[in-house]
This record gives sequence, C-alpha cells and structure tokens, in this order.
Amino acid sequence: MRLALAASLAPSLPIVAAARFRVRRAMASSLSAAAAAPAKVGVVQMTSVGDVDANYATCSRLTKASTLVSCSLPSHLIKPGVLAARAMAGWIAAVEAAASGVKFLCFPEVFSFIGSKDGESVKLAEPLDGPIMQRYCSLAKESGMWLSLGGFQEKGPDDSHQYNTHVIIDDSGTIRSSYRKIHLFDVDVPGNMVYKESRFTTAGDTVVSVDSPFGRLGLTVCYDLRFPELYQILRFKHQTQVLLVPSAFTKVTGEAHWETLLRARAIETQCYVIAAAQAGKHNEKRESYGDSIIIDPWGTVIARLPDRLSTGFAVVDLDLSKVEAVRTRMPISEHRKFDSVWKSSSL
Ligand SMILES: O=C(O)CNC(=O)[C@H](CS)NC(=O)CCC(=O)C(=O)O
Repeated sequence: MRLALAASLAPSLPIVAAARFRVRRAMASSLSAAAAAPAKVGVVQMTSVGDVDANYATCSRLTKASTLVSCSLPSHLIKPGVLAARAMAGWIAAVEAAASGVKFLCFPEVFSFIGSKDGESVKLAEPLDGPIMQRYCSLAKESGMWLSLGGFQEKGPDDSHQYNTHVIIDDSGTIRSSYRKIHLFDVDVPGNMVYKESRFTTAGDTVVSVDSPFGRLGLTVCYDLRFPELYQILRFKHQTQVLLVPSAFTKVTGEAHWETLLRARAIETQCYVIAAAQAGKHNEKRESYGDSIIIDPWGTVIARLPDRLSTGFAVVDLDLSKVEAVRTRMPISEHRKFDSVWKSSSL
C-alpha cells in the first residue's frame, strides 16, 4: 500500500491520504480476458451530525472533487476547532480525489442524518423518490460517479418505523438498487449503552446484489456483518465480487471486532470488501469507531484513512481479475460441502 499524502496542501492540518493499489500487469494478463479494466473506487469516512444539510455538504464536498478545487468551504463549516479542521481535511481529500479519478464512492451508514434524540430520524424518513435522496441522485449525476449510500432512513411501513436502506445510484443519477438492512442492532454493548434499533426500524427480508462497472456488488449494512450466512448467499448464490458494508460501528465493538470480521468476510467469500465507516463523536451520547477500509479478495487491507477520526477517503484501483486469480488458485466454490453434507442439517 502506498500512501499519497496531501500534506503539502496544508501542512498543519490532519493529513488525508489516498491509498492506491497498483495493478500488477503480470497477474492481470494471465487472467480472464473478460475482466473489466481496473476502476478507481473510494471509501469515505465522515462524522455525520443531526443536520441533513450539513451532512449533504460534507458528502457533496467529498464527491464533487473537480469543482471544489477553486471553491471555498461552505460557510457553516468554517467554525473554529475540530470541525473546521475536519472539514478542511475533507476538502483536501476531494482535491486529491479529483486527481485520482474516482468512479465509485462509498459512504457510511446514516450518512445523511444522525440524531441525538430517540425517534428523531423516523420523523425525517422519506421515500427514495423524496427530496433528500433525489439530491444525492443529482450529486451522482453532476459528478459522474456511482455512489453507495448505506443506511438511509427510508420511510417505513407506518409512521413510527423506517427502513435502514442501502442505496446504489449510478453515474446518470438513477437509483439502480436498494437493500433494507436485515439484521437489526438490538444489543446491550458492554460498557456503553443499550441499542434497540428495532424500536424505530423495520427489518428487510430480501438479499440484494446489483451489477455495476465495478463488478457484481453485494449490499449489506453494519450489524449484518456479524451474520456470515448473508455473505455466503451473496457469494455463492448471487455470485458477487464486491461486498459493501457501510457502517456506524460502536467504539467498543469496533475495537474488538471490526477489522477481524471484515477480513473474515473477504477471505471466506474471496470478494473485495468496501466498508465505509462513521467516525468519532456525533453528539454527546454517540460515538462511532471509524476505520473505513478496503480489503482485497485475499484478505489484505489495501486502503484505510491515516487515522480513525479524519474525514476524507481512501482510494484503490479495484481489479476484478484479482478476484478471479484468488478463486482459481483456491477454488472454494468447488470444495464446498453445502449441498452434499450441510444442507440437510438445520442450524
Ligand atoms: O440508528 C442509527 O442511527 C443507525 N443505525 C445504526 O447505527 C446501527 C443500529 S443502532 N448500528 C449498528 O448496526 C452497529 C453495529 C455494531 O456496532 C456491531 O455490530 O458491533
């Protein structure tokens, strides 16, 4: 992994890096000729707050890299202290991204809103054709980028429930796919607080994948990560090549499990894993672990931000021939015993 530091742009500010994975030509040429050319994808890390417009400003700044080069920061972000430093860091990342030519940018769960009061987000929940998501569709179109928007508060089946929905928008601004989080986080986190996501959220019940120029994508959200059967279905039934895990992991559980779970999913499915994370303090009560990460199908971490708190993103050349290379040398899909041995045993 090589870190291209944007430090020269602002030596005194938190350093934001774009990590790039270089294609190894020898490996690429020995593999499937049908594999698409490597494409640049980015994984965002951000600290969403209880303000839809402020979060949109951050997402927009990170996405519209090319138009931002000569722009000033949005005025509401120019405040003394940490926020201004973080905003600046995001801006520098955007400049870096322009040079990187990112074609697919992945945002974390609850990118558009994290409230501080119970039930706040249900009141803001909108259908996918509502104004909040439509603004992100315009953003994708204007910047010519595919977006993964994990964990949008989609209007639910009744007024007191939302869906936690992961949305994929293509570079023409069209919603290509959406997935409603299946596993809800009803957990008593040791030393932290009791989460009861099901109070305001209705679980989805459908496994979703979608084709893209960056391979077949498997859509999941956060706590889903702890349920490997979902990822097995995505890999062996849906034939996915890239697994997306937008998240807002708690600090406690993230420290204990985040990287290990993500690398396990990459290794056992032989897929790329792109996991965008919320980071740091959102309000007095809530803090996320951070550590946005991209993992290759061999399980190696190939990109992450320089620290777990900064706003910005890391970039890799996603090379689908690498997926095929790993699968050819270690053909676990042929070695599986699911149909012959395990199918008849219930868990
Ligand atoms: O409620 C919201 O604002 C959005 N939803 C979330 O942030 C969800 C439910 S509270 N968080 C997780 O799934 C964390 C999982 C986790 O931390 C773990 O598996 O260890």
